[in-house]
Amino acid sequence: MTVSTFVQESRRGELATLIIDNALGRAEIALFGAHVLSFTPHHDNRQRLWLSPHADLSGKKPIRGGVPLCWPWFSNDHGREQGELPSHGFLRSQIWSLTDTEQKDETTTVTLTPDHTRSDGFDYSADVTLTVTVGRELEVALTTTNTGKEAFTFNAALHTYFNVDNIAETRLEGLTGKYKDKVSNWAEVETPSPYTFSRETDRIHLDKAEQTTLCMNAHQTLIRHYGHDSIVVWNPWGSAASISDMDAFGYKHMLCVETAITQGAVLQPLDSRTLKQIVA
Ligand SMILES: O=P(O)(O)OC[C@H]1O[C@H](O)[C@H](O)[C@@H](O)[C@@H]1O
Repeated sequence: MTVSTFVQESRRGELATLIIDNALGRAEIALFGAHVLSFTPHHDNRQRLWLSPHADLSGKKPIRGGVPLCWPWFSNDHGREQGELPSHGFLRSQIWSLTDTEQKDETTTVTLTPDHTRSDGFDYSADVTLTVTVGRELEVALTTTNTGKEAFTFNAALHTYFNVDNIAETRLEGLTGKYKDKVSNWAEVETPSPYTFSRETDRIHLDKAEQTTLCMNAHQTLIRHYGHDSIVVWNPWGSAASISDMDAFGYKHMLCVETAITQGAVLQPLDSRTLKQIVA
């Protein structure tokens, strides 16, 4: 069904999706998780996002690939026992509603809102909206507003899976300083230069870089970050084999570069915070 000239309702697996296709680019968003599944600007027709060929598209578990939304905690930092609450929070596993579409110059923006923002592990009043703007670039912005009477603390991430031609020949530019290394018991380690990949990588960079670049042999993908306190870099490498919705070789073609709040953002009543990532 047509929502507007540039926005169509569609389906992928068992999921309802929106396809946005305008003069500058094309993207598909699943309403399950307000999850951006793909983005291809028309000027080079190159898919920027990686979606696992084994992603579960039944709406029963979070989608592996694209842009998962983590909120109101990151990973398992919810303060309870690991596994007691869903990894990365509860926005990525609920059905969102399309509340607005806007056409401006040649770009299209859709606004989505989740069904609920209060759940086990987060007992506060908050409004959350996601806007996705499709043009020559993809802009994804997650805004949290405290609508209650007390302050709360939250974490969040735009957990984007980028397509890379070959991870072993990919370089990440733009990060400096130390990172916290999850695969070395959270040791603080100096960011390598050049930043290349040859093993499992799971790092929280506290560098608030505003721009990072994925450099591949034939292309570059530019990633701009806003409203974050850290950037997470993840590639499971050999452990991809034990992830049910990836295969043993899936790690070769993806890298997560995540615009994140991992240090706990405090939001006072009526205040808002927007976490935004722009992909070019
Ligand atoms: O499997 P998921 O819950 O989607 O998490 C996938 C990955 O997300 C982040 O990048 C974390 O830093 C990783 O430790 C985690 O494995």
